Amino acid sequence: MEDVLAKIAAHKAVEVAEQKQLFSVKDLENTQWFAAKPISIKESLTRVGSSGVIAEFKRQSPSKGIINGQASVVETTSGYVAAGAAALSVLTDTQFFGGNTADLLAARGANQCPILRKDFVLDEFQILQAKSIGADVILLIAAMLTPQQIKDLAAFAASLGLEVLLEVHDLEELQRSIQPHVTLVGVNNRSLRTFQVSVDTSFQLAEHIPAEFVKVSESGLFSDASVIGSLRAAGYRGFLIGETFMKTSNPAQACADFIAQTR
Ligand SMILES: O=P(O)(O)OC[C@@H](O)[C@@H](O)c1c[nH]c2ccccc12
Repeated sequence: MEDVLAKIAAHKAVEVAEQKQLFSVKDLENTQWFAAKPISIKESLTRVGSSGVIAEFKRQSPSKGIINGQASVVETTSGYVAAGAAALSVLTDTQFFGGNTADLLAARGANQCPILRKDFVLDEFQILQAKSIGADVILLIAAMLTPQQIKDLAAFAASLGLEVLLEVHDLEELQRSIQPHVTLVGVNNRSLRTFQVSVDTSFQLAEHIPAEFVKVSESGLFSDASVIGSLRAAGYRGFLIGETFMKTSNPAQACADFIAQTR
């Protein structure tokens, strides 16, 4: 496992153990959103005319530091949806990304679209928690999980009606991690080792992702119609974008501009 990710995963394991002391499974199951029917991101991304944009609310990151300390989660996420985003992604990790579960709850209350809980999932408890705050999709990062963990966590999410985005960085991760309970495969263009971004990663892996999985290209994307057009031609239906929007003073407008320029 890469350095940053190893550090994040170690911290996350401690955090989850603490959370388990504070909240029981019953507490999570007794929430308003736990009973709600999830909204399908697969449907949203594959609908004819979908922008394919999964617009992310992200205040900070280990690679960039503070990206946006001001933006309101409700204003930004509802602005993204009004701009035509197909889905939302909300960071809920506090230590490294400055997010929290309250952000996702607020986004949920304000929007009727699929929402990805962006966090470092290593335990079923986090999946129950994702459902309890109204998330529709969870992320499983191949680089920090064994194939058995991915299989078990994906099956557990599916049993709750949640969809699973499996994130990979290279062919080896893809081939060892792909599981039938996964719905979408996300290719992260950002190397976790060097933080370097290369969209070639998405182009190289496209043909290796079986057709039944919705392909998502993640990170380092900006409004370059020729690149987005080529990704679409390579089969990508989802474009996960954070920084390009969040680094501006009006993320929703940046999202609208991206959609207009890459249509
Ligand atoms: O801000 P960007 O470069 O548009 O990237 C968004 C998203 O892909 C990135 O935030 C991300 C991809 N995988 C992750 C895993 C955990 C935290 C964050 C991420």
